Amino acid sequence: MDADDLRAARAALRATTPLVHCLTNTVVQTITANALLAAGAAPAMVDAPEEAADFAAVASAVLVNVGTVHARTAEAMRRAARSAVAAGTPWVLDPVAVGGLVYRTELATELLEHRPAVVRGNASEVMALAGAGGGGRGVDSTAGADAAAPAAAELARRTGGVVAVSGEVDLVTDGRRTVRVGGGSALLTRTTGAGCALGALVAAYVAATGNAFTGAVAAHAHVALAAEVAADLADGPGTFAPAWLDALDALDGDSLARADLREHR
Ligand SMILES: Nc1ncnc2c1ncn2[C@@H]1O[C@H](COP(=O)(O)OP(=O)(O)O)[C@@H](O)[C@H]1O
Ligand SMILES: Cc1ncsc1CCOP(=O)(O)O
Repeated sequence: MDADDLRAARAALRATTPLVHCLTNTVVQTITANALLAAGAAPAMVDAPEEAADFAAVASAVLVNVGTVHARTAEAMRRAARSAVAAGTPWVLDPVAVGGLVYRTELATELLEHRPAVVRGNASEVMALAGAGGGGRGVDSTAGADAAAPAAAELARRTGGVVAVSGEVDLVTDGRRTVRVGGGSALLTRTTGAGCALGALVAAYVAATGNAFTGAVAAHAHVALAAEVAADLADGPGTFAPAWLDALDALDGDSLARADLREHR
């Protein structure tokens, strides 16, 4: 994974405008749709059980985020994941607050059977989903990404996919190799939906590149670099969010190629 892969990923996203089917939480619908549009993808929020399977079959990628899940959306998520797998559509699982709440923990564990291309969460969520403890505080992590490195690698080997852990330094692993993505801004953690929008961008990049590992790394790099630009312009969280959307839009392949990546095999 190098600068040329990042350049190619940015070009692929712009060239293909992947349609991302989002089943996500009620807090982050707008920032998720706006982040996808800013980056050059196309969002569609379709979470009725009656429609989820049909749409997952025609989308470029599917995002399942359990942040405000309830019985009806849980059924839509099951149908979307099943349909995505049948259609060969990559899908991403964001296990928001898994570990702290039994219902969503059981649902996310069940959804793993459909082998998501990428699981994307914070350290507490990934550790909990892997069965290695965790114990986040609500939707936030109580640990850095490196604390989840063994759990993430084990989970990736179990699903046959990629696991991405966010934090001050992000970590992306397929169970054999690991890339760490540095940079970014702590203002991302004071903007609701930054992590959830990151999950949607992972879905977009996986569809655009056709590669779960490359796509996950590119999405994390894009979010981090855009956050650095936005943090330089912002006065605080309120002005950071729109500046971050502007920077997601403006960031080109050469800028993405300057991401702080460290690879370990
Ligand atoms: N201390 C930090 N410094 C810089 N970036 C951070 C920091 N903590 C998290 N991030 C970034 O914020 C985004 C959301 O991560 P995080 O807050 O861990 O996700 P979640 O919202 O799922 O808990 C990621 O892009 C991550 O790299
Ligand atoms: C606040 C909140 N509550 C349930 S979902 C959600 C959004 C969490 O979004 P993020 O973790 O991306 O900030």
